Amino acid sequence: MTVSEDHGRTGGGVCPFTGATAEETKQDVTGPKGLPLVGITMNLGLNPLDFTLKTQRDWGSMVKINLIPNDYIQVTNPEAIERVLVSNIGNYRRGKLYKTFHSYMGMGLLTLDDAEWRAHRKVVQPAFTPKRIGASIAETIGAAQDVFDRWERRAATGEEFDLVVDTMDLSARVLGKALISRDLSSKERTFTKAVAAALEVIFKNVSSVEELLVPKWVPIAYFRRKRNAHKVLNKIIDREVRERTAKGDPGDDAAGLLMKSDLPPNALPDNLRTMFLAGSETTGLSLAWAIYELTRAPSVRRQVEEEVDRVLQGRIPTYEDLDKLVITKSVVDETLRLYPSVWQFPRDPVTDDELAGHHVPAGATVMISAFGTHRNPEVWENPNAFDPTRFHDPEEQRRRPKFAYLPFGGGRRQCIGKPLALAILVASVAMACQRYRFSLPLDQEQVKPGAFITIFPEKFPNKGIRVTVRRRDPVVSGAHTDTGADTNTDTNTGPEQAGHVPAEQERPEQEQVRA
Ligand code: HEM
Repeated sequence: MTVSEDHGRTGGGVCPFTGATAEETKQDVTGPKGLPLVGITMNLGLNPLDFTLKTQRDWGSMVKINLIPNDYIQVTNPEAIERVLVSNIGNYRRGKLYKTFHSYMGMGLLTLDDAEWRAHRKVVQPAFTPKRIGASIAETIGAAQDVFDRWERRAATGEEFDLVVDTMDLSARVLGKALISRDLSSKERTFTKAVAAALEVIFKNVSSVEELLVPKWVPIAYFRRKRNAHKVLNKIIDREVRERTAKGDPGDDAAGLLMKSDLPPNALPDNLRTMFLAGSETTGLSLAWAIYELTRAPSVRRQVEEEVDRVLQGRIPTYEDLDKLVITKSVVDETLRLYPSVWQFPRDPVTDDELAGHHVPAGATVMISAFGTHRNPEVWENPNAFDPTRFHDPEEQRRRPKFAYLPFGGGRRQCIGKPLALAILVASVAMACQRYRFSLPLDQEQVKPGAFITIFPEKFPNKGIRVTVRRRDPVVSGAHTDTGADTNTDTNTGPEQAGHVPAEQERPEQEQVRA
């Protein structure tokens, strides 16, 4: 079934074929039947992303998913998404599934509704204006220097490493700088591990053997990770409050704005935990996917290198530079299309509604799938191919349905961190391409995405995206200063030299099919 077929009934009035009114033609949402008791839980357990695409292909853009313990309606129809997020937003609540976020995020921006949400957003919003992000972007991105230094050393040894571990570290560092003016990373990666454990717990709260069947006092590793994640995040926040109170200056970053506000006392810890959890893994994974795609698309990578060299002339990007890095930005946009970190998010309707010609009952869970929508073949030509040119022509973008692309959600509940995340991603991809070239080992040409709350490499954390890195020197003012082993011709197959790995043999460009 196609999108046009399954929402051809939304027009209202009388059906020309049957004479039935729009009300009468409204149909219930249907979907695959699963086993008794377990529904389709088993299928979904295989790979939720494959499952999304399969059900979209077989059942259309509105699909009933019989999942234990919560059924939901998978929505990948841009018109229906517009109705949920904008034109009928008053009828939709964060709902049952967002309740599972309460244990870690408390009552903050992501979990609240209505007037309470509005009050929190008003306080925090000034920390995310383009002006504010712009003023501190050099300092923010400067926090990533340790990771770039690490790549420098890795380029010298030619060792293989997990890109995801490094990009997560990078995002923890820059996010700490942006939100509380601190470097949150450490040698043991305590913060990134705590974020990953907290997200695991949030996910497992929905349905997991550990949460449902194992008493809390049983000493299993999962419960230890859960307790530890709480401790680490709370310790960071307590220290902030203590030190700022002692100084008598809360500051004007997100933490400072919350401290100065007259919101209830839990608003500060709840919102800081929310922002760390919502911002850190999402941004780190997106950066890893962007670099991964560039290793597989050498001609795009060359365009990015050329743009970065021309615009930056060897410098660290300023906020003004980011607007000029249009190709780099299109790489980020296209990465977020293929791998929208927050790949689906739920809403519960308060009263019955009609979405794309389908009846949606009060109390159901509507699951907006950004992943499915971004790969909906009715909207996107060749949807599984990495092709940043989709984002080159503003006219083409305007022609697309507004909610065909929503990596940051939409409407008034759009991600508050969007400008920050985009600035970090464009700047980081630019800096990575300015100085380094990454290669995938031959035995790992394709990395399959998997999903939990976010989209990560299927075998992560055991196996993320293994890469090697080589140093490249930017071409400044037309003077090409690349080191010997790192020419731009992509044909260097010479022997390994001290300090460099051989230049990669580029594969012919071909359509890359993913997921
Ligand atoms: C690539 C990175 C990111 C992606 C893909 C992403 C995605 C999203 C999406 C899809 C939503 C909407 C969820 C919904 O409507 O149910 C959202 C909300 C949110 N995000 Fe992000 N996000 C990213 C980075 C960040 C960062 C860096 C922060 C840090 C401040 C952040 C903080 C939040 C918060 C607080 C909300 C709730 C906003 C509200 O309802 O007022 N996100 N994000």
